[in-house]
Amino acid sequence: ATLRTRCSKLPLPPGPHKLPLVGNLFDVPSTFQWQTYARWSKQYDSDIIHLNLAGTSVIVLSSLEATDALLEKRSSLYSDRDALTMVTELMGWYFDIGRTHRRLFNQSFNVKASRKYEPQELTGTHVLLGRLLSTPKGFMDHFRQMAGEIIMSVTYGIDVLPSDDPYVTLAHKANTFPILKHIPRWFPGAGFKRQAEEWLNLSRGMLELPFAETKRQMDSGTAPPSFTADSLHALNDPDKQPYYNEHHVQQTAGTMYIGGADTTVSALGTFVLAMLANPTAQKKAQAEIDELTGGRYLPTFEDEASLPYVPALVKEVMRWENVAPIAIPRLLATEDEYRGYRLPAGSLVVGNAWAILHNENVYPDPHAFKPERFLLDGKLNPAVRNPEAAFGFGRRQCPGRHLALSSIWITVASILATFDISKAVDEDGRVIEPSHEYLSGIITTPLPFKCSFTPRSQEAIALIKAAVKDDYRAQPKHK
Ligand code: HEM
Repeated sequence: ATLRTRCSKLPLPPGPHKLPLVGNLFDVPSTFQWQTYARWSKQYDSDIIHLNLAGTSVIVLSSLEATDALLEKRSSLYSDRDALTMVTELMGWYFDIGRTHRRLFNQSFNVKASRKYEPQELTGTHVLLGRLLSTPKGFMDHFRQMAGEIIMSVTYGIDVLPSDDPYVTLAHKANTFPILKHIPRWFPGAGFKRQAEEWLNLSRGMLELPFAETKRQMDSGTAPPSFTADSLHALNDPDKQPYYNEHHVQQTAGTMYIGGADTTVSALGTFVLAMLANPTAQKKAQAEIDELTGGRYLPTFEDEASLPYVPALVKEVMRWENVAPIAIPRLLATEDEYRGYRLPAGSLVVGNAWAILHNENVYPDPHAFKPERFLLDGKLNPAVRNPEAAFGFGRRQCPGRHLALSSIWITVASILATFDISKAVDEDGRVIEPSHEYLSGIITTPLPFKCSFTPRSQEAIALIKAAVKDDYRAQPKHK
């Protein structure tokens, strides 16, 4: 009580002038809010600002110092996502993952454990190269199909069909939550609720059907290794004392498609846009790969350490148009105090990852795509801050980030080894400039654009064809 009395007298963080009742509701645009937040942060010379959206208190943090202090160091106060009640109540399991799920996820997908899934990522990438060869125009669809295939294989050991797979279709439908596509104005209406019930049915299917299939395969002794099969096996191991149960496995598995599919697709779309925006970066990466492989084989995970430019390029992709500009907002359950400001109970707390990743003091010329910013004398420069904020903050930071980064790395290296990406040309030979427009939302994605994927040589074509054949024959996931 004393703390509360003391805190209550403190001022709120600075922010734009508030109107009666509606507060700043009309100041906040309905798209790309993070850019407006970043502007206010500069205007009020403060990395913590306060807004009032018709009675909902919103606190925006736009420096790592502030996100570390609150979302990391005081994470028990700031890890709640109940603010997204629509999600937790109506969709039940979606992102509503608790401590046990996170522990299970982290244990299965930390830096070391996620390496186990490299064969699936490699196969997925080679199949992607084959598709880019035959139907290059559908590159975004191919990215989506690949992301779905890798996740279903890693999570459930399920091989999906090359097209119109029922699981991928189901997941894709279930995945079009408006919460991911459009940031709601925090006041969802009745129509939204009806929609949510429909999604609930789809997401239930996504939660139950593939899980049942893995269990069926386990019963018949045909289940390949996967997150679900391995975690369930461990439950039956008398030497282990698991801290989780079958239900935790099912729910954790259920979050993976939602967490991993659209995010990976968005990052790969940004990679393609970056290659169009900075052809020199593309050439440099290709020269580095060619020097190592001599064009005789496709990149493998063992090559990562010998190719510093490609990881620098991937870091820059994650930073340049970061997939989740405000991560996922949290709810502050009890009143808190920071740097002499009062942070009211019930506030939505937003970590402005976009502002952090476009801070010109850390990343000069922040809107340009420059992999070199992460390099010094041809090596990764440890003094330049990693774009970790792309994966969120604190205890709720993305647990799939290692899997995501390695999968994006191998995809980028393999595409650059075999294809030239260039701007598309229309029938009259005129270059089509990509619009570089994004869909605004919790997850931002490039809007459809045209470009050309041209195989770099006959040898590259031969390598792709051989790899696709080998991978289908060897099926490393069934080892
Ligand atoms: C480019 C790829 C990816 C990006 C940019 C990304 C980004 C994020 C972000 C920003 C969050 C919210 C963190 C926060 O609130 O502070 C998140 C959460 C999450 N991500 Fe990812 N992610 C990616 C890939 C993946 C993959 C491949 C998986 C799973 C296989 C995954 C699973 C999850 C899960 C389960 C959560 C919720 C964690 C929790 O609520 O505690 N993500 N991700």
